[in-house]
Amino acid sequence: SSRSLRNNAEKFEFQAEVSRLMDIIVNSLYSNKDIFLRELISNASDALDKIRFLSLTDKEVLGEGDATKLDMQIKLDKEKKILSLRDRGIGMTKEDLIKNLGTIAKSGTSAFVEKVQSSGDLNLIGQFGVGFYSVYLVADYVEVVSKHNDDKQYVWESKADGAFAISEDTWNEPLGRGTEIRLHLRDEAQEYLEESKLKELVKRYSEFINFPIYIWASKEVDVEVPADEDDSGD
Ligand SMILES: CCNC(=O)[C@H]1O[C@@H](n2cnc3c(N)nc(I)nc32)[C@H](O)[C@@H]1O
Repeated sequence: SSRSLRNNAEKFEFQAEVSRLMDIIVNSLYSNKDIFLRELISNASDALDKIRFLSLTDKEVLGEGDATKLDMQIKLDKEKKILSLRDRGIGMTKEDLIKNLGTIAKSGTSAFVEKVQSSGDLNLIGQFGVGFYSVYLVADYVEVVSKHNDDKQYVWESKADGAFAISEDTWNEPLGRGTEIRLHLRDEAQEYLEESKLKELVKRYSEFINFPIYIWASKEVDVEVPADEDDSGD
């Protein structure tokens, strides 16, 4: 998308290793782009596991009302061409967003990057803890909105061009707790706004997931206009 990062946001450079991996992903000819959803569902499931584990010893962490429902929601916004996956997991603080989405901790990752450089096979990306970046197979601009019990709600954003930005979130609806990944889909990835495609992918990738996954589709934009009745009738 042509948009630039929010101008009053705090800007950061990706760790060099991360930038390199993102360049490989953005330019990769890897054809199985569906894997981005598997990686997002997996990360959301881990986040839900974390808050559920904490709630076993302290019910308070679950909050009340909707925040107590440990689930995932996929929203298909055909108008804005945004696919979003929201979880009510433990959520990320501002520092979590900077560290977790801007750097790679695992050492094995450079080995993975070497391998992908030659093989082009991204399928194992999740096993190196960097599955999140596969979102750039289908999106050119990604926002991660997150709310952790210990912090305010923040937005992380990036176009995979070496930089990312963090802003305090004063415009999105409050999440209560958890994370929403908002994918601004590339023109060639519009199939991921179709319910039938998403239902098929969720079925394929949720086999071992212990949380419900709901799919919401926004109203159709191009409302079918009934063809003019021919005026042969009287
Ligand atoms: C980009 C590589 N880093 C990650 O994917 C990390 O970001 C964090 N992450 C990604 N999606 C997340 C998510 N939905 N919830 C939470 I809490 N943390 C998430 C986790 O720490 C992952 O290990």
